[in-house]
Amino acid sequence: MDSAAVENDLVETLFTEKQIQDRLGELAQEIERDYDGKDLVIVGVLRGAVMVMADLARALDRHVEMDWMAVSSYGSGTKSSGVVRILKDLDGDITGRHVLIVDEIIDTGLTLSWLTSNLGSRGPASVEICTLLRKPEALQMPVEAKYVGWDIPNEFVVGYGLDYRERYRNLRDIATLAPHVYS
Ligand SMILES: O=P(O)(O)OC[C@H]1O[C@H](OP(=O)(O)OP(=O)(O)O)[C@H](O)[C@@H]1O
Ligand SMILES: Nc1nc2[nH]cnc2c(=O)[nH]1
Repeated sequence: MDSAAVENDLVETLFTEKQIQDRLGELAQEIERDYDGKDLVIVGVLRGAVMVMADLARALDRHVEMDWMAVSSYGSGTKSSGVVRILKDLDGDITGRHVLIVDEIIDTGLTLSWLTSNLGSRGPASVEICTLLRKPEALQMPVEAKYVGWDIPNEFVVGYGLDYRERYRNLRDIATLAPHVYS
């Protein structure tokens, strides 16, 4: 990646790699406490949640099963399409199990509101959400996230799994994207 070119596309770093790892460590401790003695499966929402799943799972000092779903709601732009489709379903059965959905961002809330009710209909012991970022001003659907890294302003962000047209996902920090990139 041409790092000078990437820097020109970014406005401001919101969270550094270190801040992200520290916050995930705190969330992992809360999760360990809350699920002490319970069977837990964490479900990552592909593709953006790959980084947060990998780092959160390794911050957890306990056994945890990792499963994945892929859903589509954004197409290739910066606006939700309003329709959620399953592109890849879970591999495992979650009946009677404690499920923690892990994602990197709640924006309109459409994806996780839909996913929570979809997984909730499969007879799990519980379904909760862990998200690294949340945009309270953008929320259009009711979504209760039990674990939230940070609330952020209603701006399009990239890095640490978050892409714009499949770029910037591999940035280590999270930053706001310059409007000239997508306007
Ligand atoms: O609250 P919402 O408005 O529904 O937005 C949140 C969703 O958007 C992102 O995924 P995206 O659709 O960009 O797919 P990706 O993870 O493959 O990049 C993110 O991972 C969430 O799942
Ligand atoms: N990259 C990126 N993807 C998103 N999906 C929903 N909100 C966002 C956002 O702010 N940035």
